[in-house]
Amino acid sequence: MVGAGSSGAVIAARATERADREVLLVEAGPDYPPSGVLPSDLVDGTRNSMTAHDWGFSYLPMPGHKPFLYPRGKVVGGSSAVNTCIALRGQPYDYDEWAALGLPEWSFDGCLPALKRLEDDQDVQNRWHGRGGPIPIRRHSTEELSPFQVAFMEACRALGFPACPDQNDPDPFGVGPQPMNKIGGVRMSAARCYLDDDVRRRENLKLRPRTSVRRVLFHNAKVTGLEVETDGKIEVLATNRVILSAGAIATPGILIRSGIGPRALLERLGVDVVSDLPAVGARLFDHPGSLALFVPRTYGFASIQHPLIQTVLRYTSEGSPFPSDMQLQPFSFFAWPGNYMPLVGISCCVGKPRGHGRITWTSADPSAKPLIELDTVTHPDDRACAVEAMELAGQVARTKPLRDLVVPFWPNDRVLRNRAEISHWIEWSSGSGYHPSGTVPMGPEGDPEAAVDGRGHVRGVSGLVVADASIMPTIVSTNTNVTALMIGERFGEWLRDGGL
Ligand SMILES: Cc1cc2nc3c(=O)[nH]c(=O)nc-3n(C[C@H](O)[C@H](O)[C@H](O)COP(=O)(O)OP(=O)(O)OC[C@H]3O[C@@H](n4cnc5c(N)ncnc54)[C@H](O)[C@@H]3O)c2cc1C
Repeated sequence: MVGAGSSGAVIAARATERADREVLLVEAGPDYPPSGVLPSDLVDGTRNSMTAHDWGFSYLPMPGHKPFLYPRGKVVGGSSAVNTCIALRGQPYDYDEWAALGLPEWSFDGCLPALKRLEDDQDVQNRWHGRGGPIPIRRHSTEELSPFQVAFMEACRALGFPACPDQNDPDPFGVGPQPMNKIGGVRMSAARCYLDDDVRRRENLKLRPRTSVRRVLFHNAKVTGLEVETDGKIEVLATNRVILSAGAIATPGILIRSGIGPRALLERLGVDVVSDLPAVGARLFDHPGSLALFVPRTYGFASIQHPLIQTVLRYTSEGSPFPSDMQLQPFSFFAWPGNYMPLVGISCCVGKPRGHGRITWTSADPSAKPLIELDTVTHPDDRACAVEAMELAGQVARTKPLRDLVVPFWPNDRVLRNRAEISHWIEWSSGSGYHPSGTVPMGPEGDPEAAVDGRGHVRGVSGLVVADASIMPTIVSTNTNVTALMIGERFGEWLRDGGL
C-alpha cells in the first residue's frame, strides 16, 4: 500500500484485522508512533498545520494569477494529520449521484454502514450515526464557542435561518456547531485513531515511513513491484498487488510516472505507455472558497487563542438542485500582516461547483512538482454562487448581533453591497478549499471519463487499485475528509474479506 493518509491508514488497519492479509504500508513522510512525542502542529486540532509536514505544492487559482500554496500532509496520517478537523459527511445526494453515474455500490445506502462504522459520535444517537468507531466526533457546546462564533450564530438566526444542531443529519439546513474530530483541542487523525498501538503490534502489518514511491513496475501490464526511495537509496519492492492511496495530487503523479495516463502526455515525458487513460488528471475538483475579513471593534474579541472554526451556516444557492450546497463559516481569528490585532473572517465555500481544474506534469522526475490549475470561479454558475455567498456574508455582518462588534475590512463595505464589485473582487481573491479530488475517477465499464472501476481497479492493467480522494467521480458538497475515511473503510473491508 502506498500512502498512510485518510484512506490508506484506514485500509491498512481494516485489511489486517484478518491475520492472513499481509500489508506493507509505504509512506513518504515521517511516523510518530502513539507511544512517542507528537509534534505540536500535529497535536493542535484548533488550526491547520500548513508547512511543518507538507509537500510544498502550489496551484494557480485562476488563469494568469500568482500561485497559492496547496497544503497536503506529508506524514503518517496524511492530510488528516494537518487538517482543520471538520467532520462533515457528504449529503445523501452526493453519494446517490455517484450511483447514478453507474456505480450502484456507492449510493448513500451503500456508504452509510461505513460512515457509521468509522465514527464515535459523542452527541447524536439515532439511526444515522455510529457509536464506538475509531474517529471520535463532537460539537462545541455553546459555552465553548468564541465570542465571534456566538455572534455569527445569532446573526444567522436574525436573518431567519433555523438552528441546525446536527450538520451530519441527512437533511441539514441552517446554522449550528460543526461536527469535529478533535477532542480537548487534540486532532483525531487517521494515524492516531486507526494506527494505534494494538494495530501496530499486528505481525501482518509493516509500516515503512520516510519512503517515497517513485513508480509502479509492470511486466505485460501486470504489477511486479514498486520502485521506492529511502534516504536517497533507490530499491525495488517485489509485489503483485499495489493499492495507491497517495491522495488526489500524488496518486495521479505516481500513475503517470508508471506509464498510466493520457498517451500524449506520457510520450511527451518519455514514459513507456502501459495503459492509455485520458481521464488521469483531466479533472481536478475542489471547493472554491473566498474569505471576507472584518476588524473587531473591541480588543480581545478575536484571538489566536480561540479555535479557528466552530460553527457553520449551510444554505441552498439560488436555483440549485442541491439542497444546502453552500457553507458560510466564521473564522475566529485571522492574522493580517502589519495589523496589531487579529481580524475575524467569514469564509464562503461553494459545495457543488460545476467547473473543475486539471493537473499535469512537465517532467517524469519523481521530485518534480505538478502543474495544478484550479479555475476556481471560471464557470459562471460557480462565480454566481460565490458572489451570492459573499453578499450574504455582508448581510450577516450588518445584522444587529454583529454590526456593533465588527467592521468590514477586506473587501470593504461598498464592495460587499454590490454584486458586480464582489464578482470582480473574487476573480482574484478566491482560492482552494483544500479539498482536491476526482483526479483518477471511478466509472462504469466504457465510461471515457473514468480511470478506475467501482472498486478502484485501474483500467488496462492488473494488480493495481486506487483508493483515496482521487477516485471521487464528482465532488461531495462538504469537506472531504470523512468521505476519504469512508472510502478507506470500504476498501479495507473489501481487501480483508476478499472483495478486491
Ligand atoms: C490544511 C488542510 C485542511 C483541511 N481541512 C479539512 C477539514 O477540516 N475537514 C475535511 O473534511 N477535510 C479537510 N481537508 C481535506 C482532507 O484532509 C483530505 O480530503 C483527506 O485527508 C484526503 O485523504 P487522502 O487519503 O486522499 O489523502 P492524504 O490524507 O493526503 O494521504 C496521502 C498520503 O500519501 C502519502 N504519499 C503521497 N505521495 C507518496 C509517495 N510518492 N510515496 C509514499 N507516500 C506518498 C502522503 O504523504 C500522505 O500521507 C484539509 C486538508 C488540508 C491539507
